Amino acid sequence: MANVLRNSAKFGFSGVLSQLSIHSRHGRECVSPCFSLQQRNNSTSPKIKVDLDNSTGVAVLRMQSPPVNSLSLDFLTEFCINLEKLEMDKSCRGLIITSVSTHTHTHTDTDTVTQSHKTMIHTITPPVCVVSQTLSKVSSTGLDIITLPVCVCVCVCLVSQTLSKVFSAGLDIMEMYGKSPERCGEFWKAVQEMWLKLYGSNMATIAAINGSSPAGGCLMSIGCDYRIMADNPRYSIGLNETQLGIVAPFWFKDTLVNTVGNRAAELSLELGLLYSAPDALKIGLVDQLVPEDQVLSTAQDTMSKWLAVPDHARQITKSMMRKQTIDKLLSNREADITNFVSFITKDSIQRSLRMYLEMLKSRKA
Ligand SMILES: CCCCCCCCC/C=C/C(=O)SCCNC(=O)CCNC(=O)[C@H](O)C(C)(C)COP(=O)(O)OP(=O)(O)OC[C@H]1O[C@@H](n2cnc3c(N)ncnc32)[C@H](O)[C@@H]1OP(=O)(O)O
Repeated sequence: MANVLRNSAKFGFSGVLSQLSIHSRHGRECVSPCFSLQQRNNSTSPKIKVDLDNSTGVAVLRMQSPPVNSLSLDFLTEFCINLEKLEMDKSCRGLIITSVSTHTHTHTDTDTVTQSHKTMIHTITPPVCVVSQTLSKVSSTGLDIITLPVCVCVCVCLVSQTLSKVFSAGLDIMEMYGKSPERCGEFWKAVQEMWLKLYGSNMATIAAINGSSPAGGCLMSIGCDYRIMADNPRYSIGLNETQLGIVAPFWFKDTLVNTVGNRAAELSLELGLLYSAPDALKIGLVDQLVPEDQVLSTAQDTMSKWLAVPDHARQITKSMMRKQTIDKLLSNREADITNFVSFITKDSIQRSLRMYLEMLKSRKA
């Protein structure tokens, strides 16, 4: 039965995997040679960094996509790929999701990949401004690839950019504004996939919420098993879609109802409420508040309690609690995409999004 949840969540993931030349045999997904080469403790991709501690079986996934970790199609694709890799890795039992914790983030890492991954590597987000001694030239994208005789490339990724104090600003509004119906459909499928994989994960999952977490950021948080939030008056969390003139779809709503109950979800969704950390704790939207510098360590301590429960018992119980909600989307997936596309491409909705974007910019000025 533990496999039921895992299998449901994997449904439809072939679209994401196929972008990485994953071959399918007898309907089962297989990992490409390039992919298995990366199956090691730490991997760095442009917008997400994953560290798996083999001694604890706990992976920390850090979102590092400036300025606000918004969930673009690229981000969601990377997120799903990372989740899939961890899910397939038997040594990984727990996952902590957080945002890089400093205002200015500078990161250096090296990674080995096969040549066929060159295109993926080229998508690493600029700007990059650090010169590595091992590379004679750093391109304008900040990335250089040296082809070694054995057809293995060395990739150096250096990121130095400001990331706001956000966990995630939710779905990338630019993905929903002025885009073709086809592109909107592709985007929405990736949003669905992110939620299916996370909500249905066999791993114990904890959101270490070290910044604001509106809308899709909140969805990601409530997709986890447990939420720890920084007790900082500047941070808020909630499904604020109605404030943008848009509507949280049924599976956002279902996840919220499963977390805080029907009445709190009703108020929360209709008013598009963003809760302060203490208010979020009060309604059960988050489980625990801690000082900001203790969010990750508390998540790690808490994870050890979750992992003290035998995996199979925890996974079957999780499946029992969540399967119905997951199946509801799985059996309405295409209709949900059609619904989203026709809703989001309406002139009136596009106008609402434009006004909201202008508001965000004017607030800054
Ligand atoms: C029937 C059913 C059918 C289906 C119906 C459809 C269902 C859709 C469901 C939608 C779900 C969502 O997640 S919708 C997304 C909702 N998200 C939000 O409302 C968050 C909006 N953002 C914020 O509140 C703030 O940016 C916050 C995250 C707190 C950080 O504040 P800061 O002051 O630190 O940073 P800012 O200066 O505001 O932002 C920095 C830059 O990032 C941009 N930015 C901020 N949030 C962004 C975002 N989500 N997408 C893109 N860009 C964003 C800003 O415009 C700025 O751009 P520059 O000025 O160029 O630098």
